Amino acid sequence: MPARVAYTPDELDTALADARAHGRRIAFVPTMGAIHDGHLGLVETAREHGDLIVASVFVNPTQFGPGEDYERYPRDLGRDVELLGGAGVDIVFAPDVETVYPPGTEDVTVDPGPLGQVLEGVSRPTHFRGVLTVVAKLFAFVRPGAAVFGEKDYQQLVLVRRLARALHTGVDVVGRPIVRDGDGLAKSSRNAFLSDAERATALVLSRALHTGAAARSRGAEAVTAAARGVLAGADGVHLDYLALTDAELGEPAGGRAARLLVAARVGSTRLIDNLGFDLPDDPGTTPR
Ligand SMILES: Nc1ncnc2c1ncn2[C@@H]1O[C@H](COP(=O)(O)OP(=O)(O)OP(=O)(O)O)[C@@H](O)[C@H]1O
Ligand SMILES: CC(C)(CO)[C@@H](O)C(=O)[O-]
Ligand code: BAL
Repeated sequence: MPARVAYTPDELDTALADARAHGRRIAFVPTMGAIHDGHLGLVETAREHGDLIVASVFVNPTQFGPGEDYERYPRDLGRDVELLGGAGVDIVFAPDVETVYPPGTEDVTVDPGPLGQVLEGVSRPTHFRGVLTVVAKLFAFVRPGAAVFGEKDYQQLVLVRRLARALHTGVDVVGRPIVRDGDGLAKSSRNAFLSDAERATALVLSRALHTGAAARSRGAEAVTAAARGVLAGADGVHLDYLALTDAELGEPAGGRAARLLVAARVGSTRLIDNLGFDLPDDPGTTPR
């Protein structure tokens, strides 16, 4: 069934009136469009968490820093609506910038706190302020029971969970594991910017994560050393960061869930990836 498109909050309220009146649970999938199988994975997960699925398509200007790719970010709403509808989305919400950011309110934002300044936040210092601000606004427009975010943007997922708790949104934030191509590359809208040669080079990211995870029985330091070893041998990859954390992005510890996160530039395209695994209980290991 084709998805219904709502361009304004009023159109969205009209489209949702019946569902809200009957207490149907709305599952929400926020996106920036350029829909690919990673997003469709979020829709699949959303089906398990609601009776009606709303997806948003909004390229949020405030999460892009100066010189980033806001202008060249791929946009094709017709194609997005078709793909999302085909996957089971009932309503696509596609507001314009002035609706989301009413003139004169631009300085009202959500501060992500110190966790917004590490990892991605080092090279994108204003990114998570923009993300949390727009997610708070989208939650207010849609008023979902659940919202699904990809683990590919792992730091974003952790921060959105905190946002939902801190602002008492009542939204269950659900994480969806990373959808990958057969050769391991995490699906991403930005993969479209890679040449064939760069795409082949980019496979080193997931290879490094798996090599790191395979060293986990030797402790946290061995994990990062093994992953770094793989990345160090790769031509054309400019590493931004490689970090091992616990599931909440704090210090990793033996006997607990860990996340190995990587960001790197391949050519002019910045890619991120991560992998979760348990660190065995090993009190002798120094984290990172
Ligand atoms: N491969 C993937 N697996 C799981 N979730 C994904 C994947 N790719 C994107 N997502 C999720 O889709 C949602 C929308 O992401 P977005 O529209 O920014 O797409 P994107 O492909 O991550 O774009 P980009 O890589 O250019 O940032 C986010 O919650 C993101 O984590
Ligand atoms: C959550 C989000 C839709 C906010 O613009 C964006 O950061 C994304 O697509 O991951
Ligand atoms: N998926 C996160 C969007 C961004 O990189 O701006």
